[in-house]
Amino acid sequence: MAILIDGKQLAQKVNAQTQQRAAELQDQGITPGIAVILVGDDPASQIYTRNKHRLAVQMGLKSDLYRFPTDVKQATVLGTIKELNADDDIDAIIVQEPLPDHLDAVTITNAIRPDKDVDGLHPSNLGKLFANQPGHYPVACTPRGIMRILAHYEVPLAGANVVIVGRSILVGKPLLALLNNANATVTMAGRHTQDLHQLTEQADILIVATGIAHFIGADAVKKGAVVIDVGMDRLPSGKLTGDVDFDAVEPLAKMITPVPGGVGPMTIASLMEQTVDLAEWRRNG
Ligand SMILES: NC(=O)C1=CN([C@@H]2O[C@H](COP(=O)(O)OP(=O)(O)OC[C@H]3O[C@@H](n4cnc5c(N)ncnc54)[C@H](OP(=O)(O)O)[C@@H]3O)[C@@H](O)[C@H]2O)C=CC1
Ligand SMILES: Nc1nc(=O)c2c([nH]1)NC[C@@H]1CN(c3ccc(C(=O)N[C@@H](CCC(=O)O)C(=O)O)cc3)C=[N+]21
Repeated sequence: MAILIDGKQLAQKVNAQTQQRAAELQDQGITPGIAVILVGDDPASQIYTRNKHRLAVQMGLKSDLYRFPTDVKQATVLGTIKELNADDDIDAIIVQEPLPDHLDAVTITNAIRPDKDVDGLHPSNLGKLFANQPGHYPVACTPRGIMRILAHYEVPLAGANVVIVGRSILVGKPLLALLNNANATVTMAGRHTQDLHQLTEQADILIVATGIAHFIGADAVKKGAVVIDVGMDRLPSGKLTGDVDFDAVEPLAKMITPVPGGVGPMTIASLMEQTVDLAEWRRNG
């Protein structure tokens, strides 16, 4: 029987601290503000957008949604970012991924002011992270939430063999840097990886972010591994599930995150926390 990582409960703890900090800012006349740009109708983005708006409002943050159809023009998105960059009431800007193919994600990401880049995707923020620089800069919220989970559950990182399956700029790559900065030995796998199972079987900590429902079964996991499931997938029945076959893997694992209730709530908690961070940093340096 694995220890079930309760992301929901940990998120509530983080959210209570964030709410307290937001209230203190409000006493100074500052309401931290977040703006979300959502293009099209990616299902995982819709869950995320809905949940974070609900929580932001609950915490007394300003939360604005800019929703565009799939065929929106690049110039329209860039124009919105320009306005939000200049808007003093907005501390955090998110452009939901994935973007449709006709939009240039790199140009769009690079247009966000680095000090409002709450997803930590701007090259200046990513560069600082990879260089392990000290100081204040935003880091992608899902990786930040996962690091918080590992710290809370006292999972040793120095010298641990970590395998990350998935190498997106939003999840895999920043996680690689964070774990490497924490002295773990990190391997990142993708579609071109040869003999994936032979790699994942070695992992003390296995982190999966592929977007493929139940991609990881019991045969891919070492006994006693810590398993972190980032996936937000749908079964044909419509039920929300992860990239890990939970029922098969749970008996083997030392600890495991469920979907829902694992990484997802911690992503949102990290987003709220980092929005308040950005509001403080932008005013106080
Ligand atoms: N819980 C949360 O808070 C969050 C959940 N998500 C969810 O996590 C999942 C992944 O999202 P995201 O990181 O944006 O993913 P992307 O879709 O951007 O990337 C998927 C990654 O998986 C890899 N991959 C795909 N197929 C295979 C395969 N057969 N073998 C090995 N690797 C493979 C790809 O490899 P390659 O690079 O070689 O093509 C790619 O790096 C989605 O379900 C998303 O909804 C995302 C963000 C936050
Ligand atoms: N720029 C950008 N940044 C992201 O961080 C980002 C993104 N784009 N695009 C989409 C993915 C997906 N994602 C989720 C985060 C939390 C839940 C979440 O709250 N999950 C709950 C689901 C609960 C429910 O069913 O409502 C849970 O796992 O318990 C879901 C999905 C962030 N992403």
